[in-house]
Amino acid sequence: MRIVVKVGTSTLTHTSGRINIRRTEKLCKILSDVKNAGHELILVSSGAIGMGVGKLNMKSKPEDMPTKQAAAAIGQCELMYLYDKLFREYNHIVAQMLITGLDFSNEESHSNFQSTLNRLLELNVIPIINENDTIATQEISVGDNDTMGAIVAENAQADLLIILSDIDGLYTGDPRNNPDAQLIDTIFSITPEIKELAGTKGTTLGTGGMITKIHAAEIAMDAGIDMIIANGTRPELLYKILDGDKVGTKFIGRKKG
Ligand SMILES: Nc1ncnc2c1ncn2[C@@H]1O[C@H](COP(=O)(O)OP(=O)(O)O)[C@@H](O)[C@H]1O
Ligand SMILES: N[C@@H](CCC(=O)OP(=O)(O)O)C(=O)O
Repeated sequence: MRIVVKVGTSTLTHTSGRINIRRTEKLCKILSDVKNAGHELILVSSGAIGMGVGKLNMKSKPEDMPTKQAAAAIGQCELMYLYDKLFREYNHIVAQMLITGLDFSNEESHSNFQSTLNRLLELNVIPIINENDTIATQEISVGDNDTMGAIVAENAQADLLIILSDIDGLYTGDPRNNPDAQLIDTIFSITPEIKELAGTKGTTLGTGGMITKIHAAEIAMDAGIDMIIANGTRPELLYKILDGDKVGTKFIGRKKG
C-alpha cells in the first residue's frame, strides 16, 4: 500500500513545544517497521512552529507573522534533524519537501513536485512534507497540514491517508466541552451535520482543529481514498490499522466508476 501519514504538532511535542522524545521515537520506529513490511510511506509532518517556540523558550505561539515564520524556520531544522536521526537508526533515508498551495496550482511546480515525489519513492526514501511556512503568506498557503495531507494523498494516488492527532477520532462534539460526546467509527459522506460536529483546535501550538480534518476527508474521499483519524499518542495503532482492525474514525473513499 502507498500510505500518507499526517502527524500533528500535538503528537510530536509537549505543550511547551519541546519535543516529546518518547512518542516521536516510538512513532519513527513503528513507521520504519511499516516501511520494512513493504508499504510505501509519505509523511506530512507539522511541528516546525511548535518546535521553534520550544527551542526559543517562548512562552506561547507568537501572534505576528514574521516571528511565527522565524519560529518555523528554526523548528523545521530541528524537526528534520530529529527525523533523520531516528529513521537512520532503522536504516531509512528521509527527504524534506517544503511546499505551498501555489505549488499545486502552478503547472510546472506541480509536475516537478510529482516527479520528485515519485522518484523519492522509487529510491525507497521517506518523503517528509511540510508547508514552506517562511514564504507561505495567507494567499498562497494551504494553511493547515490536514488539508496538505489530503492534497498530497490525492497527488500521490495513495491508498490510505492516516491523520494522527491528540484524540481518538471524530466525536459527536468536542470532548473538551462535551463529556458525553461519542466516537463515530465510520463516515460514508460529509454532510453539513458532520461539519457542524467539528470544533476548534485542542492545543495552542496546533493549527487545524477538527474542521480541517473533515475538510481533508472531503478531498480524500472525493479522490477515492480512505482516511482514518487515529490517536497519535498511541503510534502502535498503525499496526492495527494495517491489520484491518477498527481504529478511530474511518472516512470511506468514494468508489470510482
Ligand atoms: N467533534 C470533535 N471530535 C473530536 N475532536 C474535536 C472535535 N471538535 C473539536 N475537536 C478538537 O480537535 C482537537 C484536534 O485538533 P488539533 O488540536 O488541531 O490537533 P493536531 O495537532 O493533531 O492537528 C482535539 O483535541 C479536540 O479538542
Ligand atoms: N506548518 C506548520 C503546521 C500547520 C498545522 O497544520 O499544524 P497542526 O494543526 O499541528 O497539524 C508547522 O510545521 O508548524
